[in-house]
Amino acid sequence: MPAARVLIDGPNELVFDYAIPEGMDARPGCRVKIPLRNRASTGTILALAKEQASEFELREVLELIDPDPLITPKLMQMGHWMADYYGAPMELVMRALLPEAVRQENHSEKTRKMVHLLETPDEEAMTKLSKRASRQHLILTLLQAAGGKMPLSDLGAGASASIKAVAKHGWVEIKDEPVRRDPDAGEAFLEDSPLSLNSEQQGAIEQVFKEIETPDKPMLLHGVTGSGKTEIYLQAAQRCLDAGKSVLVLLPEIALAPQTVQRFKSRFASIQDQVAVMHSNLSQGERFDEWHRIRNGEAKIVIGARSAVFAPLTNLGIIIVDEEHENSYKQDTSPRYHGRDLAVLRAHIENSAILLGSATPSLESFHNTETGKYQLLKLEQRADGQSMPIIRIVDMKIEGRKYKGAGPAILSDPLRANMEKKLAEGEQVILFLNRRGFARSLQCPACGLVIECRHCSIPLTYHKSEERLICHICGHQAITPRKCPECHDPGIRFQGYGTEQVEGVLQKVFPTAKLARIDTDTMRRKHALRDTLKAFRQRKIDIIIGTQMIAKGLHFPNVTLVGVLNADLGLHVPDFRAGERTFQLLTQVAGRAGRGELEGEVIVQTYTPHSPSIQFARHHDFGGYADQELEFRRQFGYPPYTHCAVIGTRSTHQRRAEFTLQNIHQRLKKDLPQGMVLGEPLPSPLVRAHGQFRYQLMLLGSSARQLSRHISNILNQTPPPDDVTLVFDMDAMGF
Ligand SMILES: Nc1ncnc2c1ncn2[C@@H]1O[C@H](COP(=O)(O)OP(=O)(O)OP(=O)(O)O)[C@@H](O)[C@H]1O
Ligand SMILES: [Zn+2]
Repeated sequence: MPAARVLIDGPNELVFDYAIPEGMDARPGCRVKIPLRNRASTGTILALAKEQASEFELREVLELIDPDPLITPKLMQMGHWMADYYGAPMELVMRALLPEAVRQENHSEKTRKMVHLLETPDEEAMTKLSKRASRQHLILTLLQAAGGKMPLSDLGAGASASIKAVAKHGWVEIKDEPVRRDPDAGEAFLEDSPLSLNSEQQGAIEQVFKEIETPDKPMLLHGVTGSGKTEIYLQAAQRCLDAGKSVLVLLPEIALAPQTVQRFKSRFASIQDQVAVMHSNLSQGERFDEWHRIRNGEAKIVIGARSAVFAPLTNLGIIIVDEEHENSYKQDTSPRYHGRDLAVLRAHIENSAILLGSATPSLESFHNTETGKYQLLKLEQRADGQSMPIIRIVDMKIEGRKYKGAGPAILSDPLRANMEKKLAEGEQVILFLNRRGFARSLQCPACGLVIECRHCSIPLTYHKSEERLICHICGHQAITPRKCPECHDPGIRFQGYGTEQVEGVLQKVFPTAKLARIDTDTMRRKHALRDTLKAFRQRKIDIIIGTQMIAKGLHFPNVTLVGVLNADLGLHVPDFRAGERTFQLLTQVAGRAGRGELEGEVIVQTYTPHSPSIQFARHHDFGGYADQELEFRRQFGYPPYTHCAVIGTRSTHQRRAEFTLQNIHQRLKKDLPQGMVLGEPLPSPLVRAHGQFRYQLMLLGSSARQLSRHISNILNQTPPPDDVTLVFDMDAMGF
C-alpha cells in the first residue's frame, strides 16, 4: 500500500507516516484527517512513497480534506528545492509554504446574517401594518429602500421580534452570507491613469512586454532614484492583467512602503477586488481570507513582503521585486531563504517574466548582468527631467573641533545654515540618522566602564523620554545610574547620539519649525507612519528626523534638503558587505531630495570623507563603485564570485558553543571538497545576544549545491548537544 508522510497540525512539527487507503487520491500538499493517539487530527501531506518503508503496520489516513492540493505542484517543487538548498527540514519549509492561518484551518469563513425581502405586502396591508405594527412596517420599507437586502445588524437591536414576525408572514428571509475581512476597509483610493512614458522608460517597458509574452531571462531594472521605476511596474502589471495573467509584487518591508502600495491600489482601484495585500499586520482571519482569495483565483495582483513569494497564484505573468538589493528579503529563521532568489526560481518554474528593480542593485544581481545571465534595463534620468541632487560632504573631524567638549557635534555649520535657508523658503527637510534613542551609551570617564546589557554584548542605549537604559537587541531595560557602578565616580556620561537627542537639539535651534521623529519608538501605533507621512505631504511638518524607516521609496516633491548626520555608522562593522550597504543607504537617502520642481541638495556628515562608498555615492556613480568593489570581491574570493555560508552555534554555556563549533570545523576540514574555503571558528561580532553566546565560521564555495550539501552532510552527522543550537545560513547576508 502506498504511504504518505504527514506533517501534523500543531505547534510541535510532528511528522508521521500513514497508509493511503485504496482509491484515495491523496497528493502532496493535500490536507488530511489522520488518527493520532486515539483521536482524529489533521495534517498536510509532505511526500508520498510507493511502498511503505516501515516494517510496522501503518495506520490509515482517515479522510482527504481537500481533493485538490492546497499547495500547487509548482510551489511544492520550489519547496523541495528550498529544503535541499537551504538545508532545512521539509516540515519547516512547509510552514513557509502554507501560512499558519491556512494550515490550521480554524479561521473558517466569516459570515453575517442578511435579511432578504421576498415579497412586499400590498398597499392596503402596508397601511394597516403602519398603524398596528409600525416596527414591522419600518423594516419592510427600509428593505425596499435598500434594494431588497440588508445586514440584520443594521435593522437594530430591538427589532428581533418584529423581524421574526415579518419572516413568519413569508415576507422576508434571513440567510448567512460570507463576508471578506478587508484589511483596508474604510480606505478610499482614487483611481489614476497611466502616465505617458519618457523615451528611457519606453525602451525598458518594451523589453518587459517582450518578456511577459515569452519569458527568457531575468531583467534587472537599474533606475536612478526618481527615475519612474514604479510606473514601469504598474504598466507591466496592467499588461499581464489584460492578457489574463496574474502578477506578484514583492516589496522589502510593506509597512515601510505605504506610498508604493498606495500607487498600486490607486492604479487598480477599479478592480480593487482583484488586489490582495499581504503584510505582517494582518490578523489570522484576514490572512486566511486573502490566501483563499488568491488560491481560488479571485485576486490577480498580490503585493507583499518576502513571504508573498509563496502566494498561491496560478498563471503568473510577471514577478516584480522592488528594491531587490534589500537585506530584509532574507528570512532570518529556518528556512533561511532569500525572497529575491526564490522569486527568480519561481519565475523559472512558472515560466513567467521576472523584473528586479533598484537604484542601487545588489552586486549579485549586477554581476549576473555582466555575465549575461540577466539582462540589464537602465533608466539614467529622473522621470520628469529633474536633476539629481547635489551632494556635499562635510568632514566632521574639522567641524567637530569647533565644539570642543561642548557635547557631540550634531549639526555642522553648513548643514544648519542650509536648513535655515530652506525653511525660510517654505521648503522641507529630511534628516537621517540610523540610531534611535537619546545617547548610544553611558561611559565612566574615570575607569572607562561602558554600561552593557546583562544578556548581550552591546552597550545599553539611553532613552530620555522613558528615563531609562534599553538594550536594542533584547529589549532589556535598566535604571540610569547616577554614578559609575564600578568606581562610583559621579562623572559618568553619555556617548554618541540618537534620533531622540537630535529632536531635542532641533527644537532649540529651530524653535518655530514643526518637527516629526520617525523611528520604531515613535511609530508604534498602527497607522502612525502613514499618518505622519500624510501630514508631511500636506506640509504640516517642516523637518523629519528619522532612521532607516525613511531611507527609501518615499516621494515628497517639496523636500529640497536631505542631511545625513553620521554616514559612518554602518561602515566600521566586520562584514565584507559594509561598504556596499553604506553606498546603497547614502544613495537611497540622497534620492529623497529634489524630486519636484525645485533642485535638491544633500549634506553628508562623516569622519571618513575619503571612503570609496561615500565618494562614489557623492558622484552618483554606481558603475564606478561596482567596478572597484567587484574587483575587491574577486581578489578575495567573496560573493558574487562565490557563495558564502555561515554556520553558527548558540548556547548559554560559552564553552559548549565554542567547542561544538570547533568539532564541526574539524569534520568539515577533514573531507573538504576542492574549491571550498573554510574559515576559522570565531566568536560572532555580537558574541552574546539574548543571554546566548554565539560562535560562527564562514565557508566560501564556487558551487552552491556542493557547498550546501557538504555542510548538510556534516551537520547531520554531528548532532549538537541539547543545550547548543545550530544555525546554518546559506548565502548569508549578515554576520
Ligand atoms: N513618464 C513620466 N512622466 C512624468 N512623471 C513621471 C513619469 N514616470 C514617473 N513619473 C513620476 O516621477 C516620480 C518618481 O517616480 P518613482 O517614484 O516611480 O521613481 P522610482 O524610480 O521608483 O524612485 P525610487 O527608487 O527613489 O523609489 C513620481 O512622482 C512619478 O509619478
Ligand atoms: Zn540585551
